[in-house]
Amino acid sequence: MAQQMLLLTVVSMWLFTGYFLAEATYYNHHMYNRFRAHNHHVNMDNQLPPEVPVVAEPVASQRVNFSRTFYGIMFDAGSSGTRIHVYRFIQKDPAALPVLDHEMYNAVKPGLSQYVEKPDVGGETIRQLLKVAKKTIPKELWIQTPVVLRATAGLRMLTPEKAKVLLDEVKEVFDDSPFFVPNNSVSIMNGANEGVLAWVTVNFLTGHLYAKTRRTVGILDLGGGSTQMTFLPKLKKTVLNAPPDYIARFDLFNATYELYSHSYLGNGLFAARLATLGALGSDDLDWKVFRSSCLPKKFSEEWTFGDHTYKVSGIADGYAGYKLCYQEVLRVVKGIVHQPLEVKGSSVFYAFSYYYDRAVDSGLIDKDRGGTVEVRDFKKRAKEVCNKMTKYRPISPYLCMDMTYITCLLKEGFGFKDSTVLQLAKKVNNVETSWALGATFDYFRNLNIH
Ligand SMILES: Nc1nc2c(ncn2[C@@H]2O[C@H](COP(=O)(O)OP(=O)(O)O)[C@@H](O)[C@H]2O)c(=O)[nH]1
Repeated sequence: MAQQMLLLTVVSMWLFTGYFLAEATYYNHHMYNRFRAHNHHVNMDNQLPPEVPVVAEPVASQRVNFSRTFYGIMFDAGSSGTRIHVYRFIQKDPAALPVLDHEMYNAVKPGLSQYVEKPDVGGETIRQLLKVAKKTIPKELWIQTPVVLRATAGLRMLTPEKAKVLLDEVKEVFDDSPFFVPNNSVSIMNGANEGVLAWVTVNFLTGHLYAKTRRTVGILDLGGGSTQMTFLPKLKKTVLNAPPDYIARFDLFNATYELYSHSYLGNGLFAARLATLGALGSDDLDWKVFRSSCLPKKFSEEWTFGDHTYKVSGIADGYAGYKLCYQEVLRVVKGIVHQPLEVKGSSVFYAFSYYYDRAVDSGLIDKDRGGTVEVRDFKKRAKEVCNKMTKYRPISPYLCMDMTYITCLLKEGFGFKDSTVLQLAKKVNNVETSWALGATFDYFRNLNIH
C-alpha cells in the first residue's frame, strides 16, 4: 500500500511537471524556447495543459546547488463562496521539471455574486484572502507569483453588466496587490471547462492520467448554481449520441482525449432549491412566500441567494415527506438533464462539493475521511431525513430537500443505477478536489510570454 502511494505520488509529480515547464519558462527564456520547440498544441475549445515536453539531460555543472520554489494563486469565485488556492512548486535543477509540493486553501462565504449592491465589500473579501496568500508566500516571490480568479455559476447567472462591476472590482484589488497580475487574470469560466478542469485535477491526483490503460475516473461536481458531469467515454456510441457541445477534445501526453462534459446552469443545489420552490426568476419577492413539502411544516425564513432574498416556508397545514418532496424536485431535473447510456455501466465517479457536504451532514460519511457510497445510500438517507424532519432540523431545515434533490439528480437526471459507486472525496493526496488545480495548469500553459 505504502509502495503504491509512493508510486502514485511519483507518477503524479512526473505528470505534473509536464504542465509546469511553461511556468518555469516565465522566468527563463532558454527554458521557454525549449518549451515552445517541444509542445504542439491544438487550439481547441477546452484548453488544457500541454503534452510532456522532451527535456534534455542537464550537464552536471547545472545541477549544482539549484533549487527553486515558486507559487501560483488561483481564486475560485463560486456562487456560494470564494476560495483561494495557493500552490507551491519546487524545481530541483534547471532542467528538472517542477513538482507540486503543497497547497494552501482558504474560503469565505458568501460568494461574490451576493455583493452586487456593494461591490467594494465584495472586493474586500478578496483582499482578506490575499492576506492569507501574503502570509504563505515569501515576500521576495510576491512580484513573480501570478494571481488569477475564475468565476463560476454565481456570476454566470448575473447580467453581464452586474458581473462586470464585480470583476472590475476584483481586478482593482489584484492591481493594488504586490502579486503579478497577468492579462485575463479575472474572468468567468465556461461551464464545460469547469467540468473538464475538475476531471483533469482528479485524474491527475489519482494517477490516472499516466496509466497506459487509459482507465480514468469520472467526476460529479455539485455547486450552488450549477452542476457538472465529466467522464471519458469508453464507447464511441456515447460520443456519437451526445449533444455536440457536450464533447470536449484535447491532447494530453501524446494522447487525444474526448471527454463527455456538461454543466447545467440552474441545477446547482441552491438554484435547485429555488426552482423546487417555484421561486427561480419570480417577481414580487417582497410579498410572495414560497412553500414546499420538502421543508419542516413550521419552518419559515428569508433566504438569500445571488442578488435576491426570498421568503420561504414549509406547508403548515399540509403534508411533508420524501414522496411529495421527490415529486417536487423531479420537476427541476426531468427532461433537462441528458442521460449518457454509459453511466449505467460500471464506471467509477468521484463526487465532491455539495455531494460531499450533504453526505457529511446526513451522516453518510466522515467529515475528514470521506468514503465510498452507492447511489442507493443517498436515497435511503434522503427518505430517513425527510420522514424525520424534526430530528434533522437542527443540522439544516433544507437537508430533506437537498438529499432528495441529490438522489433525484443522480437517478432520474443522470440515470445512474442504485448500485453505482461514488467516491466522495474532499482531498486527494492532500490537495482539494476542485477545478482550481486544473485551471492553474491551464493558466500556466496559456501564459503569453514574449
Ligand atoms: N473543500 C472544498 N470545497 C470546495 C472547493 N471548491 C468548491 N467547494 C465546494 O463546492 C460547493 C459549492 O460550489 P460553488 O463554487 O459555490 O458553486 P458554483 O458556483 O455553482 O460552481 C461548496 O460545497 C464548496 O464548499 C474546494 O476547493 N475545496
